[in-house]
Amino acid sequence: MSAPAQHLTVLLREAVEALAIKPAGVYVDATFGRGGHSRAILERLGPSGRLLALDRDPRAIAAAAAIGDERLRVVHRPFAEMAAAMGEAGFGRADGVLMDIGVSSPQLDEGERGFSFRFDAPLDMRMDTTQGETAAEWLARADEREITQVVRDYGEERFAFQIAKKIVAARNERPVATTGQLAALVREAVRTREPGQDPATRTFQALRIHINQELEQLALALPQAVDMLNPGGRLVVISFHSLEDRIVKRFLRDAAAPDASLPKNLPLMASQLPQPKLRLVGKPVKASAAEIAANPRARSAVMRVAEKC
Ligand SMILES: C[S@@+](CC[C@H](N)C(=O)[O-])C[C@H]1O[C@@H](n2cnc3c(N)ncnc32)[C@H](O)[C@@H]1O
Repeated sequence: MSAPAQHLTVLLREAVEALAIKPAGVYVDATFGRGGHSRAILERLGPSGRLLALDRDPRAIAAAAAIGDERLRVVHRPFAEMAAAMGEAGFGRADGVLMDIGVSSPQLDEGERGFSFRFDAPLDMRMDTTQGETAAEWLARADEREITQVVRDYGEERFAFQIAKKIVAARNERPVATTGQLAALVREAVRTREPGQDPATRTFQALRIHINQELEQLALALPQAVDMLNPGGRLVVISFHSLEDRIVKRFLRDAAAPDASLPKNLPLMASQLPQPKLRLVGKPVKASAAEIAANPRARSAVMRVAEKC
């Protein structure tokens, strides 16, 4: 087992400032990770403030025990269940919700989690290691068409069909059970090389998104976050690739627009029109050059902020 890895929090100051923390407010950190954002939120909260933190990874939950702060409640739950978690915590409505989505550095850097082709390890890839199917189990049962679709849609991989064919042919000989085996098959199937990128990168991203249902989780969580905010409460979302950011961008745009589904010629007074749920705050924020130099994983981060009307 590799040594526990650290997580360098991305857009720490920017995200916590965007939450516009009120000392007596109630906040939700939907992706605790190693608690970088949670610690900074707690620093700004007064004695009556509250923070609910969620993570689906049991190792993140174990790490939270080190904080020991009675204003913090930590729950092992996927963020698609954040409304239920908030109800059970009895915290009422929230003044801010932060989602710093994707994987943490420990998930990528602890080889035995099976997220990375940099280590040869069992092909697991589950954020929540207490339940669900591993990537190896899925690759053992999915058909060629399903594998092609996942690798193409979630990895935006041109050679998805060739990769799926290789996997299916290889598993007839022996199960594709390790990160090393999968990476080798993908490298054989991908005929072109992108500078500075391992050919296995896109396929690993695709499988991770599929195994953890990352896009479905996000789509389920965003409306819950908005519904549980108090008026004036902030929603802050940091995403790390274009598939996630597209979902966030469209959701915020639609929630910030008056209801476009109504026919334009309806004789409604302005006060009768359905009001937007959110107001967009500022432009999308990216990490500074200095942050990217210190933490290259910040390069792809995009933070979007909105306020409940
Ligand atoms: C980028 S890290 C968050 C890092 C954190 N902000 C920090 O500063 O330490 C993302 C975390 O979100 C968790 N996560 C991802 N998807 C999740 C989901 N659907 N529900 C709950 N947690 C999730 C991962 O397990 C991971 O720990």
